[in-house]
Amino acid sequence: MLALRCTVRKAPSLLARALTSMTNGFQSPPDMSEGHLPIHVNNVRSRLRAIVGASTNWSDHVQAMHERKDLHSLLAKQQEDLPPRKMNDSYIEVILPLGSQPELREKYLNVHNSVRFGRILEDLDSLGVLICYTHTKHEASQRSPLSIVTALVDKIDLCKKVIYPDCDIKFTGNVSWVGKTSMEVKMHMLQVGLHDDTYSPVLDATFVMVARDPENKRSAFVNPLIPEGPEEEEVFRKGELNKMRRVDFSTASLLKMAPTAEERTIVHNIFLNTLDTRTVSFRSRVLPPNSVWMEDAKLKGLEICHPQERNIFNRIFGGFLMRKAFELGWATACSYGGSRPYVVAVDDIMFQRPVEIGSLLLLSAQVCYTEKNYIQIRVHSEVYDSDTREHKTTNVFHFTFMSEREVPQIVPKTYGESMLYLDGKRHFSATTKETREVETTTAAP
Ligand SMILES: CCCCCCCCCC(=O)SCCNC(=O)CCNC(=O)[C@H](O)C(C)(C)COP(=O)(O)OP(=O)(O)OC[C@H]1O[C@@H](n2cnc3c(N)ncnc32)[C@H](O)[C@@H]1OP(=O)(O)O
Repeated sequence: MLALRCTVRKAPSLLARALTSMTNGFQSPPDMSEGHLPIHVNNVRSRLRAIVGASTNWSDHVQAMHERKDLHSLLAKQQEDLPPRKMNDSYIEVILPLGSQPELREKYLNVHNSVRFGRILEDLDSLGVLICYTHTKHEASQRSPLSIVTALVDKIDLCKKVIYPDCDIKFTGNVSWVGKTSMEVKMHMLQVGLHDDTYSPVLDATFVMVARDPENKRSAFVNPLIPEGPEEEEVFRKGELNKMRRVDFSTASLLKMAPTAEERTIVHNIFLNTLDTRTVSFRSRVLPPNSVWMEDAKLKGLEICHPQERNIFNRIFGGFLMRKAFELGWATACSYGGSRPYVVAVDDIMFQRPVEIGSLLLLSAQVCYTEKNYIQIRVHSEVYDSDTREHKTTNVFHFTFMSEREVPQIVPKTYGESMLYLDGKRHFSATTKETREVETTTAAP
């Protein structure tokens, strides 16, 4: 259970608060007099269910979705019809009291006596959605006409050496940028130390959520966001830049465009480095010392998508997909590097299409780039329709791990693998330098 503190008060500055938490630890206790209402994580999910009118029993889900059709009339015809919101309006604090409520620990504990990062991904996803519902709160109705789904995990940067399984954790977050139907959410995770009560930062996360109509069929307008003061204007401007950066990154995708001249040289040098000098042949390839062919560095998994893992819209919960992909990615990094890997960054997890209940979900994790003791992993997930025998991609996940020791170099053999390598290199370079300088974290699955 997480305990959640939800605030509607006017905080002096969200950025200042975030900065304080990132530099000095989150020191100010929640101000109960100004509207902080602590609740538990079970209540986060039950609150989400209440907001959309989701069924608690699978047998009622058709009826529950049917009832949501009536909410169509509450949708705004244009964004301008919705009242603007401030960043403070969606600010939420969540406490995961691992220290004070030992009964919570088992769910979060891994074999290395630290916190399962996959569980944190689930909590961030639920929190991100609740933040967006708080931003778009419909004053006239308890039920929201919006179906808010996770479109993208833009970035998660870890900056903490240790995530303790027995110390309280706090999540904070708010909507940081708004488009017409999409919202960027920034969240922070902090943890108290073993020997003091101050919170210090663990990670920063940026998600993009998209609002859809009550039946989750079409996009729907969300309340505009008005930044207050220069700090919030800067946060908002960064949100705008993030959107442009994502468009640029997608335009330059190796699935659409040829690699740059520099990248072509990298690929050709790898090719030359694998030629058999004894035979004058393009075909004879020899693995260089301390290297692994890319085709030998993958793991696959299968999930049957049971109703238990459904979200409030009766599709598979995005956090569950992330946890499963992360754990397969971690296992791949573990078997590749031969020692315990630590996650240092997650970026660009795109939720391309929803996963239906009952789907067969095929996960495929691949080491696609290595550098010193870093391992870049790509996890591809697709649903398989046994009737039509069709495969459809649902998600692509990118995880950066750091191993305890230097790892062998990954070597692509085919052109397709070379593109995977370059894509992995691009994602690796996109993770911040500061993140990569972090010596170690204990965020394991
Ligand atoms: C009960 C316990 C559980 C409680 C947990 C509750 C949490 C629930 C959260 C979830 O679990 S959601 C499940 C995981 N996510 C999904 O299944 C989403 C799957 N993907 C989709 O359904 C569509 O791809 C998506 C709705 C995200 C986008 O559809 P479209 O590409 O048709 O969208 P469209 O072109 O209409 O664009 C709509 C907006 O989305 C934006 N957008 C679309 N794809 C994006 C992307 N990849 N990154 C950033 N923004 C994106 C786009 O820019 C635009 O923003 P603006 O209107 O503000 O300009």
